[in-house]
Amino acid sequence: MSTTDDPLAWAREYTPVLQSLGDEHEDDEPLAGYTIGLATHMEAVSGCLVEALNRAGAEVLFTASEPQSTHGDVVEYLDDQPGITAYVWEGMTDEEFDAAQHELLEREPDFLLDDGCELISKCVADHPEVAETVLGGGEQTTAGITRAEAMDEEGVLEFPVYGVNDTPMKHYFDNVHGTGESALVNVSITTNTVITGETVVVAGYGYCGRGIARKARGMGAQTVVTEVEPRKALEAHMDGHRVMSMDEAAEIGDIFITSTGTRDVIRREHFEKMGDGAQLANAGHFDVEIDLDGLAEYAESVTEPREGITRYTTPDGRHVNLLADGRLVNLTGPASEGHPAEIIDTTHAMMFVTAYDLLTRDHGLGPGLYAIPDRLDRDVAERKLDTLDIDIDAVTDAQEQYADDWRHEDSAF
Ligand SMILES: NC(=O)c1ccc[n+]([C@@H]2O[C@H](COP(=O)([O-])OP(=O)(O)OC[C@H]3O[C@@H](n4cnc5c(N)ncnc54)[C@H](O)[C@@H]3O)[C@@H](O)[C@H]2O)c1
Repeated sequence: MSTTDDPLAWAREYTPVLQSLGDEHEDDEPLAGYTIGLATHMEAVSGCLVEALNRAGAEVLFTASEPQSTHGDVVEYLDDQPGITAYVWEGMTDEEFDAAQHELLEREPDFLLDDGCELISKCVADHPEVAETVLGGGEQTTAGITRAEAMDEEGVLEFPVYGVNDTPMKHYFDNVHGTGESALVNVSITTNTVITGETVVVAGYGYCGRGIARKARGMGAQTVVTEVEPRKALEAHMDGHRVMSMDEAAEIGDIFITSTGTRDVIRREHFEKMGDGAQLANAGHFDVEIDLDGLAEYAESVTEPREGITRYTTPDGRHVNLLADGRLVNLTGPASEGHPAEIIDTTHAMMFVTAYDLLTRDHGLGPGLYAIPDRLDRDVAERKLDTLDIDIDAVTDAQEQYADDWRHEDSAF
């Protein structure tokens, strides 16, 4: 089959960890008999996760976690495979996106692999009879973990959910490097303008913001960070970024990128202070970080000077350029494909091992949000190192003894 007939061909080459899991489990099919409902950004690398779960025997029902990030060729290809059904298509509206997720849940999946807690929250809120039979779930993003935590605190989660986002193998790589690189690359491609020499304002210095700010500086930008958490603000300062309020940053920024997980981080009082040509982009999960209604109300006119850019002309004649409608810029811009394949490889490998562990091992876990056992995270890290042909040292017996010997009797002191 040529690459053009198979939209997953290139991604398969760059997802060695997922491929190793598929290879290892395709003969014994440990997930046979289970139906897995998956919500994620549907592009070629996510297609490799669908394929790996299916190779391990699962029936896979997949949908989107954001209506605008779907690649139609990938969906059509997967939907044609036995044991795989798509509940998503390219160009779906927000209403169709919601309806498709409900339709998937009506198929009564045994397990939910989620992004943004879309399926888990809808299942619990609107399909209580299905929630009673779901055996478990996994959540891959920060925003979804926040929702799952709120559900757990309210006592409404009906099944155990692993917090995939909170593992080192997810957030140290996906959030920091994946979002960092792909957000900046997509700002640059969408606008066809430089990052170097520009003042890039990053709102939020969590895992994603840290990656964006670090990489923007690497590309030659002046970097400014805004925060609400004093320790994160101090960390950004010590990492060499300028830290200030959004009020101050609005006056000096050229490119603004939000990655906070909350709403209205950039709002009217900030639009009023921005220079002509300011570029606004969001890398956080939901399209609420830039106050879009406030921007539309403030503007005198709105045009589309280039695909993926909405230009708001202010009453005093300045242009404020919004990228990708304020949705995830690395996933919904005109040329976006999300994170680089090698990065999503390990994130999706964590999703695979989540389903594998909760479905094939009896942990006796009740409903709730759980940390993923460290051995699973370590296993994915070891697989990744293997694929990179990197050897590391092993702890020696003497070192193990030394760590256990709290009296340090062998100490020279
Ligand atoms: N674009 C992507 O592909 C991608 C990938 C992973 C995560 N995400 C999303 O990015 C967002 C951030 O994820 P993260 O892992 O960095 O989370 P995080 O919790 O590590 O960081 C968020 C940071 O934002 C700060 N913050 C909160 N409100 C703020 C405000 N009003 N102004 C400035 N800073 C504020 C918090 O103090 C925190 O330090 C989430 O919505 C997450 O789901 C996107």
